[in-house]
Amino acid sequence: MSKNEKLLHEQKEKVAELQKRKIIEVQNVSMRFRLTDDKIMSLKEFVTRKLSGKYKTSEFWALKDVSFDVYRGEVVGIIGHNGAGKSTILKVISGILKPTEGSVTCRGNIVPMLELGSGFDHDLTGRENIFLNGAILGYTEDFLKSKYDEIVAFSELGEFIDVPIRNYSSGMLMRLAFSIATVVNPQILIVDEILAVGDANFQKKSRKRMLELMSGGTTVLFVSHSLEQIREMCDRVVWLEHGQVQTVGETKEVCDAYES
Ligand SMILES: Nc1ncnc2c1ncn2[C@@H]1O[C@H](COP(=O)(O)OP(=O)(O)OP(=O)(O)O)[C@@H](O)[C@H]1O
Repeated sequence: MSKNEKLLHEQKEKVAELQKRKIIEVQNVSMRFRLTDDKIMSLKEFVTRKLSGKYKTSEFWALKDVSFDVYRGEVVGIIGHNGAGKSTILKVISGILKPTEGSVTCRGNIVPMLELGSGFDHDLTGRENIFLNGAILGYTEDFLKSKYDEIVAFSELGEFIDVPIRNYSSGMLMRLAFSIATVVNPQILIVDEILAVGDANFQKKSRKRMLELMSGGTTVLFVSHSLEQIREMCDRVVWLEHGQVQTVGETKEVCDAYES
């Protein structure tokens, strides 16, 4: 084999290796939202306006042609200014939003921690919600029973666990939701500003739990406004601006460019 052939062979092996490690593939994703100019008061008014051509919508592209890959075991941060499309791309990857164009391929089970507690029923107690929310996340009843004490201990809710959650503060709700969501080591964890949950003590604890998940091989994709956090925790960074990818690269390189 000549030197060139050897190099080519090595390159091909590297590409094949990377392909094998690819766990999330975001391909040319665009997301369009339709915005209405008027506040519609009733269905009758809506139908009347629609028929008379007075019902106007404008469109807004929150994401435009976004592509990037995430590899198994990586921690990837998403940064960008307000309205850049960070939360929208996480929702598209989690399957909460269907992209207008493009596709997302995920090779692993995803636990999205986006709208924490969205599966809660406020008339039920914390205990009942552990089983309800856990089932929504795909955990079996037996599994939840075996993890129940751990979830309650981590949430620090104590005897409040048997009180209907409508009496909880938002911090208490978040603590419960975070404890349920992180009770297993998911293959892919998708997190939107989670580390801002609860008081300083709980933030420290949740950061530790996240670090444990990361070191346990979980692939993590997370949005944060704190560059300090991104620098500390991420292997690579995707920088979004006005719905488009500005840069994807090594954490230091991208964060330095963003800050300058
Ligand atoms: N359901 C929706 N309908 C209409 N517009 C939306 C919707 N969701 C998001 N947008 C718009 O899409 C753009 C991107 O929103 P997104 O929440 O993804 O930004 P972000 O980068 O997470 O911002 P922030 O840092 O402020 O949280 C914003 O201009 C937002 O107003």
